Amino acid sequence: MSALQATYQDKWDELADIKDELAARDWFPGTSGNLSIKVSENPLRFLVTASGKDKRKRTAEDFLLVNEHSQSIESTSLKPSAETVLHQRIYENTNAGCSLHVHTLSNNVISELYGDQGEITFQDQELIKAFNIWEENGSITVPIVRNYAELPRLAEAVAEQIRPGIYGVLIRNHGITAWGRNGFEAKKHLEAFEFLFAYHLKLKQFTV
Ligand SMILES: CSC[C@@H](O)[C@@H](O)C(=O)COP(=O)(O)O
Ligand SMILES: [Zn+2]
Repeated sequence: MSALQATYQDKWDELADIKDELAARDWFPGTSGNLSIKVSENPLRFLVTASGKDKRKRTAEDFLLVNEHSQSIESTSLKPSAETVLHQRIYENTNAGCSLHVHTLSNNVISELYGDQGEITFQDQELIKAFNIWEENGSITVPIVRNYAELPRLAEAVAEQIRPGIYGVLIRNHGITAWGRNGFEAKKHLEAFEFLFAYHLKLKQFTV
């Protein structure tokens, strides 16, 4: 292990554990999804998943360290996730310490059903307390952006939606990127969003 690697081993292990838990939920179909965790703030350094891997597998080549331009800063043949720039923009625009991107059936269907509206809001749901919302009439909104093929443009579209009270952005027919101050909170937010999406779709089956 290099001296540099020793400085981020704890973060590596934390992200690897989160990856295993999301994999157990089957949230990485077809090698989709990417995860990152912040290692330092100034200058920005974060670990991000290597591109194109089967994220269900736990290996020594799962993550690499990138800089504030989403470029690898270690000598490696691994490529950072194609969507690293989205993680970069989230770290630039929020107090996030961890950012998680997954493609699920529920988040894709919700993004298509409400894509023209540009957002979906949930209210009267106990689980919005996962976002630290405790008022009786509190609500949580998830913006929905177009799935721009050009990744810097997509990252810009996501960044444009970031404001206080936003903890995740849906990309239409693609997936969700959710974040939190640390790995625990990012996973809590992602799980809560996915529960709300699945609940909404289930309820729709029983109502006209
Ligand atoms: C294999 S489809 C998914 C990709 O196009 C992409 O959206 C994705 O989430 C994973 O890309 P990756 O480069 O492995 O991080
Ligand atoms: Zn994706």
